[in-house]
Amino acid sequence: MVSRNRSQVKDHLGSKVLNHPELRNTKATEYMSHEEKYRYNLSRATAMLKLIDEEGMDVNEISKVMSHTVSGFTTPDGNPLAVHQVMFVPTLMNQADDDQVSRWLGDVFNGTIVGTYAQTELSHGTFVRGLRTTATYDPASRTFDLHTPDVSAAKWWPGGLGTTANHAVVMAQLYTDGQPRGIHPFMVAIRDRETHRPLPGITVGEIGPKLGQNTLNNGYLLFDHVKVPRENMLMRNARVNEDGSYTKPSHQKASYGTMVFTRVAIALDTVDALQIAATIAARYSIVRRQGEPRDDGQEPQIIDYQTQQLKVLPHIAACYVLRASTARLWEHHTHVTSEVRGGDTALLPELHATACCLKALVTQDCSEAIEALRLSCGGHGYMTASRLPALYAYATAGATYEGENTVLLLQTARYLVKQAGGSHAPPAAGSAVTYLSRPADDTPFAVGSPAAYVAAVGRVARGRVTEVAAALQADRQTMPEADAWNQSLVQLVAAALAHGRYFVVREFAEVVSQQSSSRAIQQMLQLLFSVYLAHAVSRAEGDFITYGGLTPSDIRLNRRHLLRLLAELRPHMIPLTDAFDLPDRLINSTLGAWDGDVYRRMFEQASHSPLNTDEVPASFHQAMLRSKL
Ligand SMILES: CC/C=C\C/C=C\C/C=C\C/C=C\CCCCC(=O)SCCNC(=O)CCNC(=O)[C@H](O)C(C)(C)COP(=O)(O)OP(=O)(O)OC[C@H]1O[C@@H](n2cnc3c(N)ncnc32)[C@H](O)[C@@H]1OP(=O)(O)O
Ligand SMILES: Cc1cc2nc3c(=O)[nH]c(=O)nc-3n(C[C@H](O)[C@H](O)[C@H](O)COP(=O)(O)OP(=O)(O)OC[C@H]3O[C@@H](n4cnc5c(N)ncnc54)[C@H](O)[C@@H]3O)c2cc1C
Repeated sequence: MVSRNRSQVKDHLGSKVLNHPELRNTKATEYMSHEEKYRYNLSRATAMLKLIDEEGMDVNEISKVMSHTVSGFTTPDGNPLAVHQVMFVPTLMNQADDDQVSRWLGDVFNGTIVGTYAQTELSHGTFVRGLRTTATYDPASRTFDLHTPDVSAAKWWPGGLGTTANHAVVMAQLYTDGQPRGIHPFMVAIRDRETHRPLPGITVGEIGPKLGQNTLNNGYLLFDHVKVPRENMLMRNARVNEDGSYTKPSHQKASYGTMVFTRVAIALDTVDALQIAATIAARYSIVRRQGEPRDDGQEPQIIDYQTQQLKVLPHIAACYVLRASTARLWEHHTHVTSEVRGGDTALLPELHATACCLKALVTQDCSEAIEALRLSCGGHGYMTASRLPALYAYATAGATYEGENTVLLLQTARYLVKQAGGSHAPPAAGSAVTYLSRPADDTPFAVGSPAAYVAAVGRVARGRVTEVAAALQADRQTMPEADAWNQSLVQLVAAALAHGRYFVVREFAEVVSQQSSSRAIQQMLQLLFSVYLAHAVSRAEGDFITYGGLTPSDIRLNRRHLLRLLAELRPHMIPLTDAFDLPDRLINSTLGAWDGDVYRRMFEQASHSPLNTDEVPASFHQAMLRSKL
C-alpha cells in the first residue's frame, strides 16, 4: 500500500473511524461499572483493529488512528489493545527473526494471537537490568524454563495483560551454560487460544483502578517453571543455539528497541492531548464572560484578562512547536531503524538520547500545560464532562510509563556529558550535539529577535551541559563513580532538559524558515515562535541570566514583550485552534464544542446522572435508615 503522510492520513482515515458502523455511535461511560467500561472499550478497540487490518495500514497510518485524537473517541477509557498494537506487534516485527515472523504474524493479523509487552515487575520497572524473571535454557529438552522467583518479581503493569491478551513478549534474564546473559525477549503463550483460560503454570489477572486510563487493562503475571520452546526466544539480535551456545547481539541494547520506538510514539502523541485541551480552553475562554461590565454593557470575555491570556495562549504556541519537533523525531526514528536493520548502529546512541529527552520534555510540558488549561476553565474544568481531567490523566501517565522521566533525562545527560568530555564517538553530520564542541553562539540578545532567543537557548544548554560535565569530572577524582553521579543528579536533569529545549526550538526555527507557501502563514508561525521563546525565557529566567547572557534588564523587557505578544496573538486564538481540525465528536467536551453552547451542554450531561432519575433516589432512604439519623 502506498504510504501517505500524516495530514493526508487524517483526512482519509478520520472520517472512516467517525463513520464506522461499529464506532460511530458512542455511549457515555462515566456511570458504567469497571466491567461494563472494559467491555465497551474492548469491543471498540477490536473494531479499530479490524479496520487497521482491512485497510492494510502502514505504520504512519496506524500512528494516526492510534493517536490520542482518535483513540480518545474510540476507546475513551483506555485502549486494552494499545500495547498489543504499539509494543507487541513492533517487537515481533523488529526482534523476531524471519522464520519467527512468518510463524506468528499471520495469527497476529487474523486476531488469533493478542499480545502484550511484559517487562516491568512489582519491584523493578526503571532498572531493567535488575528484572528477576528467569529464562533458563535446557539443551536436553531444548526449552527455556520461565520462572518467577517470588512475588516481588511478578510482572506488574503490562497493558492488555489483565484479561485481554493470550500471549506476551516477556522480558527475562537469560541463563545458558549456567551464565547470566542479560535481558532478552521471549514469546510466551499465557492463555488458551480457545477457552482463554490461563495455561498451566501461569497466574494472571488485572491490577485494579488507576488515576485514569482504566481500561488499558494493566495486569500481573507469574510463571511457575513454564516450559517455552527454544524457538520462542526472539532471535533477530541475540541467539541461543540448540546446544545452548549463545551469540551476542550486534548492539548491546538491541533488545531495548521497542522502548525507543514507544518513547517516540508517546512524545508525538502527547501533543495530540495538548491540542485537544488547548482547543477546549480557547473556546471556553471566549464563551465565558465574568466580571464588571465594560463600556458596551457586557461582562468581559475571560480571555481578555491578561492573566487568562498567559494561562492559555503560550500552550497553543507550544502545540505548534512541539508538534514540529516530535514529527521530525518520528521521521528520524524511521530512518535510524532501517539503518539498524541493515546492521549499522552508529546513529542509535543519539537516537536513544533524543527519544529519552523528547519523551520526557513533551510529557512534562504537556501535563503541566493541560493542568494549567484545566484551571483556566475554573470550576467547570473540574468536571469530567469537560474532558480536561481525563486529558491530564492521559498526559501524566506518559511522564511515568515507558521510562520514568527523571531516569530518561539522566540517560540523555549521560550521552551529553560524554559528548562534552569527548569520550564518546564524535557526532555524525547533522547531529543535535555538535554545538557542544563548537564555541558558544555569541549572537547578542535582543528582545524581538527569534534568532537571538534561539542563540540564548543554545547558550543555556551548552552552559548547563559543560558545567555539570566539569563538576562530575572533578567529583570523579575524589569519590566513587556512583557517588559522583548522585552528587550531580539535579544538575544533570536540568542539563538534559535544556538540551531538549534547544533541540525543539532549532527544529521549529527550521520549520519557520522553510515555510514559503504563504507570507501570512509564515508571519503567524513567527508570532507563535516568538510567544514560545519569550515564554520559555520567562519560565527559566535564572538560567537565562546565569548561562544565556541575558541581563536583568533583558529579563524585564522580555516579560513586557511576552505580554505584548499575547495580546497580539489573542485575536488569532480561535483560528489557530480550529486549525487543529478537531471535530466536536473527537473533542467530546461540554466546554469545547465548536458552537460554544456550553451551558446547555452542561445541563444536558447532568441529566445523565443516575441520581437524577428519581426525584428522591431509593439509596437516600436506605442509607438514612442504616445510619439511624
Ligand atoms: C504505532 C503507534 C503510534 C502511536 C500510538 C500512540 C501513542 C502511544 C501511546 C501510548 C502507548 C500505550 C501504552 C504505553 C505503555 C507503556 C509501556 C511501558 O511502560 S513498557 C516498560 C518501559 N520501561 C522502561 O522504559 C524502563 C526504563 N529503563 C530503561 O530503559 C533502562 O533500564 C535504562 C534506564 C535505559 C538503563 O539501562 P541499562 O542499565 O541497561 O543501561 P545503562 O544505563 O548502563 O547504559 C549502558 C549503555 O546503553 C545505552 N542505552 C541504554 N538504553 C539504550 C537504548 N534503548 N538504545 C540504545 N542505547 C541504549 C546507554 O546510553 C549507555 O550507553 P554508553 O553510555 O555506555 O555509550
Ligand atoms: C499506565 C501505565 C501503563 C504501563 N504499561 C506497561 C506495560 O505495558 N508494560 C510494562 O512492562 N510496563 C508498563 N508500565 C510500567 C512503567 O513502565 C514503569 O512504571 C515505569 O518504567 C517506571 O518505573 P517504576 O515504576 O519502577 O518507577 P521507579 O523507578 O520506582 O520510580 C520511583 C522514583 O524513583 C526515581 N528513580 C528510580 N531510579 C532512579 C535513578 N537511577 N536515578 C534517579 N532517580 C531514580 C524516579 O525518578 C521516581 O521519582 C506501565 C505503567 C503505567 C503507569
